[in-house]
Amino acid sequence: MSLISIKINEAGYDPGEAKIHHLDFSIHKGELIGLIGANGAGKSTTIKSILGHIPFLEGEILFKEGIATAYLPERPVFYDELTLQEHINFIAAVEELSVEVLNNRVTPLLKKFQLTNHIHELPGTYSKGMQQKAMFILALMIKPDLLIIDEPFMGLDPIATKIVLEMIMEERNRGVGILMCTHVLDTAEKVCDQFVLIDHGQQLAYGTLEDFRGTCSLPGASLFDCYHHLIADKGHE
Ligand SMILES: Nc1ncnc2c1ncn2[C@@H]1O[C@H](COP(=O)(O)OP(=O)(O)OP(=O)(O)O)[C@@H](O)[C@H]1O
Repeated sequence: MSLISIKINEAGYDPGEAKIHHLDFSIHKGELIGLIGANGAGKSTTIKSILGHIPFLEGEILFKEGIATAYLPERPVFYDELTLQEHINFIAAVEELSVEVLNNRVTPLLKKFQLTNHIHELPGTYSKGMQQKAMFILALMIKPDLLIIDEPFMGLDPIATKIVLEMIMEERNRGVGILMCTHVLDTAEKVCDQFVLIDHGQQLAYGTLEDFRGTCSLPGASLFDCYHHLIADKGHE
């Protein structure tokens, strides 16, 4: 059984103005799905639809009962007045995590992301990469079953990109289902199990890179080449 099944017929911000017209895919345990598409194609709107942030939705988003879902937005969001420690304490209180569980989960994450010495600072004053890492810590604290990540590599240097990528792979290996929206196709090609290609709010393709190669009749082609082939086929490039 999938962790989440997504069937969207129409979704949008205003009635009668659908930005998403057809989407149908699911995410299983330990599966990393790459959500790819051009600027304005509808990736963030898809994520917002899944999270219930879109006012108009016709379709069905089915979550497996009892799963914990974490969302990492494209732009990190923090409370201006709270230090990282206070953010951690706040989430721990809301999620009713014991001090022991908290320490077991958070201490290694802080160490891994080299934020231990910055825990009493305001995350709003961190660099972009540090903010992204802090968001990961806050998201992973709850040990999610499903992780939804919008553009995780934006603004990260190669070292931070590697750390974030390793973190994503570790979570996947732990059995977490992950939906990752990204423009970084060479990275997506290396790590994602399947891809959903969105174009003008429609699901143009859903499958593995091998499926895409078959559809395009391009054996051995890169995700980048398949992407352009599939989009050009629709006359949208
Ligand atoms: N808050 C909003 N209100 C109305 N329309 C919106 C809103 N946010 C996005 N849109 C529109 O919805 C469509 C899809 O945008 P979306 O942000 O989902 O694209 P995207 O694939 O995430 O693009 P990018 O790669 O640039 O982030 C676009 O036509 C965009 O103008």
